[in-house]
Amino acid sequence: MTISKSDQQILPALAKPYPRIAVIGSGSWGTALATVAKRAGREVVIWGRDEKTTDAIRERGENPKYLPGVELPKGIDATTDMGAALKDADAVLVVTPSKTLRKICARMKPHLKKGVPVALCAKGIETKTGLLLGEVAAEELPDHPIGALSGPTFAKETVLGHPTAATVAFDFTYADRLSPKDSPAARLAISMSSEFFRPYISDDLVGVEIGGAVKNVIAIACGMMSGAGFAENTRAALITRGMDEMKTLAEVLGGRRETVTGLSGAGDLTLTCSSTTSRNMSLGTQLGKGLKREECFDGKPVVVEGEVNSISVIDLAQRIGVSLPICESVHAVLHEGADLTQTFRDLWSRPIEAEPKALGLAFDHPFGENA
Ligand SMILES: NC(=O)C1=CN([C@@H]2O[C@H](COP(=O)(O)OP(=O)(O)OC[C@H]3O[C@@H](n4cnc5c(N)ncnc54)[C@H](O)[C@@H]3O)[C@@H](O)[C@H]2O)C=CC1
Ligand SMILES: O=C(CO)COP(=O)(O)O
Repeated sequence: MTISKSDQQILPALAKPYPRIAVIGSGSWGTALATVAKRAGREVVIWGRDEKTTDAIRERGENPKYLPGVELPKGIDATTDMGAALKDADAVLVVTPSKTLRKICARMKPHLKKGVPVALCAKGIETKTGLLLGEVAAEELPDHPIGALSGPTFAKETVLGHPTAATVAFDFTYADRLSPKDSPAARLAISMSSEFFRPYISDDLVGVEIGGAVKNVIAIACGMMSGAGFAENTRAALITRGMDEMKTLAEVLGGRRETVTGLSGAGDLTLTCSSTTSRNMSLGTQLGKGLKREECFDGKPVVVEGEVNSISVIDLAQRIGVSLPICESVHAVLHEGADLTQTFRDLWSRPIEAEPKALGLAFDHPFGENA
């Protein structure tokens, strides 16, 4: 169906892109998102704490530390000066690891123009407080719309221009509902859109954030079982039941089922549980093969968000009284010294349940602890 000329005049005008995007964090994902924004036609500046890296990005269009051998678009500015990075920013992407968020927000605050939207691109939940990253940022930056950008997005593939999709979520204010095209979610989505990167707009920040945190833990579980010699049936079962755990947590916290089955949930779960390009899947695989934690990644420091996410996800689940058996199993192996093989054997012989839970059926497993 072609839209007639006259109809085109009544189509809502496109959301207005943010002219200048600041990216906080010059690691693999920060560099990838800066590339996405540059390719979409934005002015882009990256802040990083490592001068060698910011110099390389600005002067040579490369990030040899985090994305070696990958060419970046020319014209991405980069600095170690937070004030310079944020001075004229119209929108900010925060892409340092989840555990750094509170301090990074506090460091950003003095330099941010009031009302500038901040999208969190790390995946996790704050340990000790159990706050979602959006809640942490809202505490530290009360004068700014807070959102998230999350989905099935390996950094290197994104920079190489493989078509990639992700969700951009901000809570919608009443004004946003009256004029969605002026909402931060719509404006940031259009700001990042190109033939290579396809954002989807969401108003379900909770659902998006829970998806990003839980998928990391399930990916470690998938890696553990794959590393221990189990095959695709097992991985498919973990992905499916892991999505149920993601849905359980998201819905209790006010997130939506459609978000869990979208890019930031099922999409990212599928990607991260299917490839050792995922650091979470890779860690699980190495542990499943019998390596000690300190032997993994040849002892190099690597960001594996699922390790800390498994603590915060389980802590949160216990506070609100929900059971997440796969996440609990990962926590037991990573943080309680439990034997990997026995833990997953116990997982498999828990009481027989119904799918859907609503059937309310459960009875002892013939090989379970009560057998
Ligand atoms: N790498 C990927 O494919 C993707 C990563 N993410 C998420 O992005 C977040 C960042 O991870 P990556 O960029 O992958 O890690 P990375 O290890 O590639 O980069 C981390 C960056 O954060 C900086 N950093 C670490 N601690 C800091 C601190 N205390 N203060 C200031 N800067 C600090 C490092 O210097 C580095 O520039 C994680 O939450 C991850 O889950 C999300 C989607 C894709
Ligand atoms: O979140 C990611 C892809 O969407 C990156 O996964 P890892 O953190 O497991 O490497």
